[in-house]
Amino acid sequence: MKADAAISAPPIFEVSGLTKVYRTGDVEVRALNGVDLRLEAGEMAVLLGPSGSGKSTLLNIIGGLDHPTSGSVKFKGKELSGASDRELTSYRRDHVGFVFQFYNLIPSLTAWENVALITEVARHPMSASDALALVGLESRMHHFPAQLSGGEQQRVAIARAIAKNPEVLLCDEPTGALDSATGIIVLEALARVNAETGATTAIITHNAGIRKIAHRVFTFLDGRIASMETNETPVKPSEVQW
Ligand SMILES: Nc1ncnc2c1ncn2[C@@H]1O[C@H](COP(=O)(O)OP(=O)(O)OP(=O)(O)O)[C@@H](O)[C@H]1O
Repeated sequence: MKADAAISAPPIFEVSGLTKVYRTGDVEVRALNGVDLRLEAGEMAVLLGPSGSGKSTLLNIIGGLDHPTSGSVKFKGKELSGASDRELTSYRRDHVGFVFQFYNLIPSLTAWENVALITEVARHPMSASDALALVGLESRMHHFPAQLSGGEQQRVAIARAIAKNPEVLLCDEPTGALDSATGIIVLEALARVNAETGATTAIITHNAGIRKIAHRVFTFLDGRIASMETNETPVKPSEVQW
């Protein structure tokens, strides 16, 4: 080995041969059927594919919300697939931020309080104010969810997800409940978070137009990744149309 050989860091996620079979009574659904995937530190990935093709199942497994049936998931070189529920809970708490289609904010708490709930239990949080500023909501911090638009509520949910400084931000249809103009503002918030915090970001979407904002796009079909494309120069969300 050469003395100056670079020691490359492991990818954030290395997934190989991943399967997930759901059994309900006699019915078996093969949601993932041999997925291989690497996600590198700091990248933004978009996951596309028809309904039922396995996108959410994969996100839930790499986010530690579910166990695979077989195969391997490594987070920064450490195997997750055999982890106990307790280990997965601390993995999620320390490393993963989630954003879902519905915001799930606590209605009786302000935007700032919704985010501060998380910063109080996180190991290395940013302040709730900094997290809200990162998504452009510094002037809305003391509003309650009912006083905020859908897009603003989703940005609070993003601030809540990133306030613990996660290495990974997993977003399942974050613009699914929003009109396109509001969706673009939410994507701008995600792109800014990705650029400024370096959190590896994966976004599931049904809007193929969104693919252009990603560094890489993975297209799912029947529980597998059917294709992967790379964008040398991802575009700004404001230039996307859907
Ligand atoms: N808890 C579950 N129990 C049984 N089957 C499930 C469960 N969760 C998902 N499935 C099935 O697994 C398959 C993959 O579902 P998944 O939600 O991962 O797809 P998806 O690509 O995210 O779809 P969508 O775009 O509609 O959200 C589907 O056939 C679905 O019905």
